Amino acid sequence: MGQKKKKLAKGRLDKFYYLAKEQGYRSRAAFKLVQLNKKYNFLGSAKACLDLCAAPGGWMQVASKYMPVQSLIVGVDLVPIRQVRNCISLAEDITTQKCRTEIKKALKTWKVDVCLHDGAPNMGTSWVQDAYQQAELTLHALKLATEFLATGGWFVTKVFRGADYNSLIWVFNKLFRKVESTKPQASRNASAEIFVVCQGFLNPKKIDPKLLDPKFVFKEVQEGPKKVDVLSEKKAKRNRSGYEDGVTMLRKKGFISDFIESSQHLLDLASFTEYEFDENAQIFKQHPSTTPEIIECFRDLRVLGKNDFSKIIKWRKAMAEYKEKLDNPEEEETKEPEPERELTQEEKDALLDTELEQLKENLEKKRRKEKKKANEKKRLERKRIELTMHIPGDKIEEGADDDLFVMKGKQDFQDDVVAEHGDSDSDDSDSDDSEVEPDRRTQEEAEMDNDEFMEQQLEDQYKQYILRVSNRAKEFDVKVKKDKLSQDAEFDDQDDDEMEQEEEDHPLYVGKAKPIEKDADMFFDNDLFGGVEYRTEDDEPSEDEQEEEDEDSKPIDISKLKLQKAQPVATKSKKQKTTKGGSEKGGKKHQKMPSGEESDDEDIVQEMDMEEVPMEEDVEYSSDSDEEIDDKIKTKALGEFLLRKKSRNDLVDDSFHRFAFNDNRDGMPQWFIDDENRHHKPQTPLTKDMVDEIKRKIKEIDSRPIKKIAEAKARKKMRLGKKMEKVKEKSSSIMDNADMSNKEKSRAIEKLYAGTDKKNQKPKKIIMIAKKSKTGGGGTGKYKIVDKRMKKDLRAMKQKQKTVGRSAASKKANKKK
Ligand SMILES: C[S@@+](CC[C@H](N)C(=O)[O-])C[C@H]1O[C@@H](n2cnc3c(N)ncnc32)[C@H](O)[C@@H]1O
Repeated sequence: MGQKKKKLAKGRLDKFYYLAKEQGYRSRAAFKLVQLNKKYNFLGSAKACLDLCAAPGGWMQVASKYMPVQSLIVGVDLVPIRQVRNCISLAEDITTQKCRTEIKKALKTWKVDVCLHDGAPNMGTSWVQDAYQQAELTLHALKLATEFLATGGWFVTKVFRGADYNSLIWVFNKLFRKVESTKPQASRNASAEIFVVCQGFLNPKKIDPKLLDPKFVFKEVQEGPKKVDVLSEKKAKRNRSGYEDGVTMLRKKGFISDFIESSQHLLDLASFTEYEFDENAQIFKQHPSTTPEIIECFRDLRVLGKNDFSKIIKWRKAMAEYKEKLDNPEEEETKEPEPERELTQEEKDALLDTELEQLKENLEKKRRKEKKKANEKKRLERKRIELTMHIPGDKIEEGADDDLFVMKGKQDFQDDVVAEHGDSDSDDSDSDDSEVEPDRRTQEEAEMDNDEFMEQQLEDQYKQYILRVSNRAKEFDVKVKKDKLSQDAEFDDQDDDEMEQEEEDHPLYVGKAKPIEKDADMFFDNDLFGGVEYRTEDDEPSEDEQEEEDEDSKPIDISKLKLQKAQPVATKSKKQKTTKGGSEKGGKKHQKMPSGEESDDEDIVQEMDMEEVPMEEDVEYSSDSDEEIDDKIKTKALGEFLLRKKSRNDLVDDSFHRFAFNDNRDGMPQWFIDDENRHHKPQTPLTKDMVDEIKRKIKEIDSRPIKKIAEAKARKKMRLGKKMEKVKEKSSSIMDNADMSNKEKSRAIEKLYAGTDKKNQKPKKIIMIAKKSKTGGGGTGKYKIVDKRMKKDLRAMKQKQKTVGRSAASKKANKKK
């Protein structure tokens, strides 16, 4: 027994339980509010919230997370609530007056925008009792809500789908503009709870107290029509829950005995709201098939689901038979089985006809079913190609996939299997069993379900497909590596040959156009390739060439050629290569230029008709690969999403969906699992514009100079500015000088400006210190050579000048004192 209980409790630990643990929510119920808020978004703009029956505080945590910062949240519960950040908690019974005063104290003069209620009274007495208590508690919560809600506010409450459900909805409709019932995913299907979201509190000046009185609402509603005008201001609204037009009565009761005897019991089920076990129906009540669930179902037909109705209908059928039995007990007993009589020929024919008809009908049905299935498969195939596995330009693949979903004849399939295994059994079958074997096969065939057959074929073909794709990826990798090594992606004939060979070896190879010599000739005729030789397989290299190739078997490539153009690197041989077929063609000249030799460069340069340029150092810049740049962009974009609260929340929310933990794919075919893995992920909300914008920004940042350089430039500019100001001042004083002639003035000003222009300044002499005493430097050269002694003397002199200046200044200061 204890074990059973444990198992039950474990069963309750679903994904929301673990999610709540992971995200630090105090209860799994928190996700109910998260999902309700996601649907209606009542927390986003609320400034104050009252959470009734809030312990342990899961909803309060959600409210504090989703409401704007510094909003007021008050939580009330019978049991004390552990402090939630930025929330006030009260330990009160929401049905009491004291609770009202405490809430008033906490809210001060505020009115709340949202009132939440997730109360659950102590359950366990009986279903009816529990449901009633829940409804009563909800009404109490509503009473508090009407007191503290601001006009237009929201009331979100949990309600049980019981007998009083409709009454509650009726009351809500009186007080709110819009009332909707919903069941969030986090709420277990097995639970009878449902959440009612009431929006737009009408806030009438006076509310009839009866409207919020459980005794009145739940009792009166069942007993008869409401006569009171519950709202002093508003006219009573028409009930929205689907009752007959014009009927103010909320309940329509029928009797079970009538229901069982009725010939239109289905219509009755639709028109009545409940059935009572009247006196005549007591025999049915005692029947073993009449479970408490059935009795409960009859209490309120409006809240029943499809399953409940089917149960009721089955129960009615059983009861009708039971009644029949009770009414005619003798008939039942005395009834003897009729002796079987011989059928006449006509009767036999008729029987055969009907059987044939039946068979035909069955066949037709089967055919239609198969056609429908085939159509469905085709549709799936098309979708599959659109969505995933289709690789653009991969014609072979498409062709190969065509038969993936085409149903092979079963015989073909069987043949394949036999051919594949090719075991000795097949030989045996030719012997004595040869006549029995086909029968056995057809029997097996018949047994093989179409679906299974398809699944098996699909699985096999999918494996082949995956193999092909991975092979192609490997080939591609190999090619890229080769290209990188030889840096000869375009002109590496050898690689091309290899690729060709590989392609030809490949099982998917379907044939290729003949070598494109003509096109290649035309291409290499371009002057750009002056010196590059294009050679086909058939061209025999000359002896010299052979020698060179032995040394450096790598064919020359255009990128190297360009590099060598920029470097004064000599070739070993100056010989021009002969062109294809021995004849010399316009630009098809080839120069082998292995690096390392430095002779005869000029000649070569001349021969190659190239311009000599100064040697440049081969600097390698490590730049990000495309993938790294993509990653950078994605990371940056996601970072931007995370900066804003709404987009951040959306991003987080999007990662929780009903497929997030959908790991139970046992028994699913591999292609399905792969497909799921590929597509059941939230799409990153990155648009092309965003990516472009980020790329632009990154480029902008990259092109900016580094900080130090920018600072140095700014300093330089500033200094120059100051200098210019000084020069301007001086030049104006020169201009004002009456003693100078115009010519002198202009010369003086010219001199002044020349000082600011660094280019025109005389370069300063660079002082070099000679190791040994060496005088006689100076002069007009760039360098002034001094010896160590002179250097020391110079420094000492400078030092002395400084101290003299300082001592003179201090003497002056002392004098002043
Ligand atoms: C399902 S829990 C609420 C869970 C809560 N919404 C959360 O997310 O953590 C129901 C709560 O209703 C409280 N409750 C039941 N009757 C109450 C009453 N009359 N006054 C105040 N709280 C009550 C219970 O103490 C219980 O903590």
